Amino acid sequence: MTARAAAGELVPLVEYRREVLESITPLDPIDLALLEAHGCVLAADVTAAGDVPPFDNTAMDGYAVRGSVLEAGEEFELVGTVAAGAQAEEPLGPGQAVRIMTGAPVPEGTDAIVPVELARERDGSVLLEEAARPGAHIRSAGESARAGDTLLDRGRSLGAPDLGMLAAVGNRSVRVHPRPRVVVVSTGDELVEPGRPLAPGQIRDSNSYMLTAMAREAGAVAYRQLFVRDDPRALREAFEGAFSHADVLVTSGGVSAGLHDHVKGVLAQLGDVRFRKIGMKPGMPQAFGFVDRVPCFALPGNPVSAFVSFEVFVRPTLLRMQGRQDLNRPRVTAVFDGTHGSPGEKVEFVRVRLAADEEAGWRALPTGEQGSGILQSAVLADGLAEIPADVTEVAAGSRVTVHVLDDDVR
Ligand SMILES: Nc1nc2c(c(=O)[nH]1)N[C@H]1C(S)=C(S)[C@@H](COP(=O)(O)OP(=O)(O)OC[C@H]3O[C@@H](n4cnc5c(N)ncnc54)[C@H](O)[C@@H]3O)O[C@H]1N2
Ligand code: MOO
Repeated sequence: MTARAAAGELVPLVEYRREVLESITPLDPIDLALLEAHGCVLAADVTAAGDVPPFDNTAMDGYAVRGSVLEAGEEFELVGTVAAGAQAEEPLGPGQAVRIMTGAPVPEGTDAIVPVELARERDGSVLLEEAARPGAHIRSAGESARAGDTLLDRGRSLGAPDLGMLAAVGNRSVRVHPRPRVVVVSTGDELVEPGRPLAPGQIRDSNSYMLTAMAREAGAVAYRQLFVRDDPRALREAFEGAFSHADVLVTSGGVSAGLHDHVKGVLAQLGDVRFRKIGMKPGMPQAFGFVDRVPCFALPGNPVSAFVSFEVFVRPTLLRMQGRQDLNRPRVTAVFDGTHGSPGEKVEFVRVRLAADEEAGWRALPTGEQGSGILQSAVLADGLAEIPADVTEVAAGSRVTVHVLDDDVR
């Protein structure tokens, strides 16, 4: 066996990603209170139980008038006042009017609402200062939605107006796919908490902050667990603890070939988790699988490797668990503004900054050195240029596909 074969051939990125995503299903739907459901995906169509608005009402503060002639100078007998929230008044008789406030029920028999600015009160009556159009400013029952109408389709992500509509038709809760609970655990003997002094050989645990934030950006409820030492027993305890409240486990570190890289071994003992080398850079060593029904991602420890791995595998997983169909970032084609040597055999993700360009559409500027420990180049990036596995030289001016990370870049 060659050393290469012993090390394991690289699994093509698309194959691995497909395998991961095909194993993921949306979380079972639950009923959530309206504000809890904000941003969640609807698991069932929503129909209106009643009309919205439920009764004819006025769109203006003014007068409800009844009369066959609605010309300027016409005079009506003023017989009362209807406020919003009041019961509908007695029906109006011919030649009668009531004061009426926006949103108040329109009395039966009303021919038009005359805004207060276009009428004048005098000695118990109201005079029109301008002609009124029959039906003016009356909002009819059901004009926004009729009982039985489908208001919101299954699969839709609930935005603010959707929640308003749900409330308007009387729903206190709504059936949605919940947000996955993600537990993020960094591993490594070298890690310390930010704010603590560094002893020789130590670094700060930055991955868990980044990954927890990324999970939240992907719509998950994410918890950062304190990092764990490279010790099989400590790792096992930490992971078992996480499974009590996780729909997904994400770890970083401990998946390569070092003597202390125990994460993959411990996860493989707990469940069906496999370690693979993927044809991608950064992010070659990966472990993925299930412990019970919980998907587990053991990402490589290098900060940019963890960042890119999350983008490519974990983010779409979290979206699918939330019932989303579109799992991909928006993509643009851009002109590469620099030169870059790529390893071949692996799809490479180059951190770039996108700039709008009248001629080229988009230009993609690499954000600096692309080492997998150089997180600052991810800080400066708003896109990842995907360099195919068979490309070894990206020449200035060549066209590249960029995954857009920043919602503001469109
Ligand atoms: N002989 C080999 N060595 C390595 C290989 C290989 O195939 N053969 N793969 C390399 C690649 S590629 C990567 S990526 C890394 C992955 O390493 P691990 O997942 O085992 O991670 P560690 O060794 O624990 O750490 C790598 C690197 O990242 C730093 N790190 C770890 N955790 C954190 C954290 N929470 N916050 C910030 N930085 C972190 C750690 O200090 C190391 O510098 O393996 C290569 N080696
Ligand atoms: O794959 Mo490692 O992620 O290149 O640094």
